[in-house]
Amino acid sequence: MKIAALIVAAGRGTRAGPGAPKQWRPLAGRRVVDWTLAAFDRPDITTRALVIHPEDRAEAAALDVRLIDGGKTRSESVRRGLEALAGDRPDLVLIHDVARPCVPDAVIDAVIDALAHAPGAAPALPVTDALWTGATARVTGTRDREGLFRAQTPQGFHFDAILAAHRAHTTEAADDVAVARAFGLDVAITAGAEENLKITLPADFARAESLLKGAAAMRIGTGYDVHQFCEGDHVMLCGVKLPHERGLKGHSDADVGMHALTDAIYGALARGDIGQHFPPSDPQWKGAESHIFLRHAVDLAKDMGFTLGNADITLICERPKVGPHSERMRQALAEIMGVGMDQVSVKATTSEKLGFTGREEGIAAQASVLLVPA
Ligand SMILES: Nc1ccn([C@@H]2O[C@H](COP(=O)(O)OP(=O)(O)OP(=O)(O)O)[C@@H](O)[C@H]2O)c(=O)n1
Ligand SMILES: C[C@](O)(CO)[C@H](O)COP(=O)(O)O
Repeated sequence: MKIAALIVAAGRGTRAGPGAPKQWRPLAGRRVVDWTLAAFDRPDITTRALVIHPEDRAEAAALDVRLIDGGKTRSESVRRGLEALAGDRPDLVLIHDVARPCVPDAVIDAVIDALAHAPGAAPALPVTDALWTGATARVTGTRDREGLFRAQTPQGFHFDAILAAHRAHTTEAADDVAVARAFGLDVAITAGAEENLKITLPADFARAESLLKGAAAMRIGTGYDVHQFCEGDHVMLCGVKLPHERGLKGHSDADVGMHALTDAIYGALARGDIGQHFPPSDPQWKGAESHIFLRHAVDLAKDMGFTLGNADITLICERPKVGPHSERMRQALAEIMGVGMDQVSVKATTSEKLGFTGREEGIAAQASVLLVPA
């Protein structure tokens, strides 16, 4: 099965305000066009073709895709793109606006799947707001929203059918679904997505940027720590003091769970580990309470523009039993980090009496965290 992605990018983006046409403008560290082409860089898509304005050849020169000159209208650009693809005729073609750089994989998947049962398929969202007519900033009437959809792209078609439809269509059309329907083709509606917005007005750049950065800017980290048992009458675990017949040995209060969590945050930030920030050789940290370390990691995350998404800590020991205290531990950690308890999980496991934790020589802890843009 040969599937071509035909990205139309020959528009001038007049509504997007002054500057270069919107497809060549920067967005979250790349250009709009680069994000859009990347969305169609998938193993099931065999050809990616970009329809450009003849004046934009320099901007497009370094792109590793087929380039085709567009026309004066969107329809003309699409038709030129289809004619260019006809030489190496694909089975299906997905026609997409370059101005929709945040298109999710699931939207593309749904269109391809629907083409198994219909000659055309396109994503859309049902209209959920009330609809009015208006003139000179006054409401002049209302319209029934029932059965109305907001059209998106990619609009997918059996290649021969849409090529014939475009060849037969001589006037401008809102989109390829209009061209297909005018030719008598049946078009299935598939699930669209709010994030599949079209950059049209200047403010749309910021919306697209935050969507793209949101996904790209999440960071995960893992932490692992071990402390050996020693003489003592309690242990500190995740900020909670538990009476026990032994203590945990360490330069600080040896809160192994909090150390693993702190290291997971440093790890997510790629900012070393707890030993680098609080060297055991430094006497000022002798006996220190571990919330100082955790708070430092959380503040560093904040300085770097991140906040905790969630954290998951596992304590590995035969004893003391952690289960009855895990809620207090979640609460203590959430308070130190300034987040909700539902963002923090503390659980425990034994090692079935195997290894050093099984022999009760010490306690191990591991933690995973997700940091998200603040
Ligand atoms: N002659 C044209 C006109 C539009 N398009 C493409 O069709 C899509 C339609 O989106 P739209 O927001 O209308 O783009 P522009 O025409 O660039 O924007 P504007 O109407 O604001 O000038 C865009 O990917 C645009 O590049 C095209 O390939 N050829
Ligand atoms: C094809 C389209 O993206 C469907 O929503 C849209 O019709 C093209 O852009 P325009 O703003 O209508 O010109």
